[in-house]
Amino acid sequence: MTERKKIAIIGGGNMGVALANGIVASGLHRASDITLTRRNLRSLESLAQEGFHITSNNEAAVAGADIIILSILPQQLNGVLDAIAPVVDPQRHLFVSIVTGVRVADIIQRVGKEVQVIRAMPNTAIAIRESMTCIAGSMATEENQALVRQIFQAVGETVEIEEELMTSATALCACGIAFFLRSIRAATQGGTEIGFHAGDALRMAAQTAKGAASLLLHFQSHPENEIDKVTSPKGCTIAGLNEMEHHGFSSAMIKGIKTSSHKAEQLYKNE
Ligand SMILES: NC(=O)C1=CN([C@@H]2O[C@H](COP(=O)(O)OP(=O)(O)OC[C@H]3O[C@@H](n4cnc5c(N)ncnc54)[C@H](OP(=O)(O)O)[C@@H]3O)[C@@H](O)[C@H]2O)C=CC1
Ligand SMILES: O=C(O)[C@@H]1CCC=N1
Repeated sequence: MTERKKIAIIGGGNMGVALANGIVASGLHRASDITLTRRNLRSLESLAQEGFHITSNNEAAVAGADIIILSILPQQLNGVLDAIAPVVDPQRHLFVSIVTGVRVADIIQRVGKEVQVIRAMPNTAIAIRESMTCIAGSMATEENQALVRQIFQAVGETVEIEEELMTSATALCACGIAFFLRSIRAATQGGTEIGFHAGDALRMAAQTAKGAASLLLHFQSHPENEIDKVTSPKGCTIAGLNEMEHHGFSSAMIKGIKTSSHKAEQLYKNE
């Protein structure tokens, strides 16, 4: 269905490049269907050799595309929208924004045209097509919602949410990658203190974390169900787990997620 659509990714940074590579790896589009933009093109040159189009000219990229994926920082958005607004055609263009903290209404207002906008919040696991992407855009047509779902489904899992929950999704799923990685790093440091070389400890901790997440997804069970299977009575797991809780393990994660959600809400307003 999306085979013939042309895509412009405005902002070929971490996420823009990972998304472009993921879409092509999934077979949904060819590299030649995708244009990536950024001001400094040097880091995109290898992509050009793979068949992607690269340019610093956002207006030209938009004019040549059907789907416009906004992948710039919140503080860079207004300048870009002002520049591309004259070439935006609401009959042709579908906007997909992964920009944190920016509402659909903000984009429509800045562009000054009734263009369709769908928000998506992927995470960096998009690079290996394992993203958890939250999508909001119920004002767009069913066809366009399906189109966007298809793109992000090609690079991981998707869930549709109300737009008002988008900054919460940012904290839980996008920032969440860093939270889980930090907990793996902490486990690695613990592992080193009890006898493993750092590299071995990291591999052991990462595979253990992957196993824990896979148990939940495979059995569709609650974490406490799986924890109950690990914690032998008077055993070593419950002793360690309770020690962590005495030091605020769950509380730290909850407070961090709330802080990130609040910050995500502020990013565009304070740009
Ligand atoms: N990183 C993450 O985990 C996630 C990020 N997001 C959101 O996605 C967006 C992108 O994040 P991320 O990829 O990490 O950020 P990056 O800073 O890596 O990418 C932003 C890119 O935009 C380019 N850019 C800046 N100004 C312009 C312009 N005027 N025209 C064209 N390109 C421009 C920059 O390149 P240059 O300076 O060369 O122009 C840069 O490559 C942000 O809004 C972020 O909040 C969403 C989910 C997860
Ligand atoms: O830290 C940030 O602001 C971006 C948005 C979500 C993940 N990274």
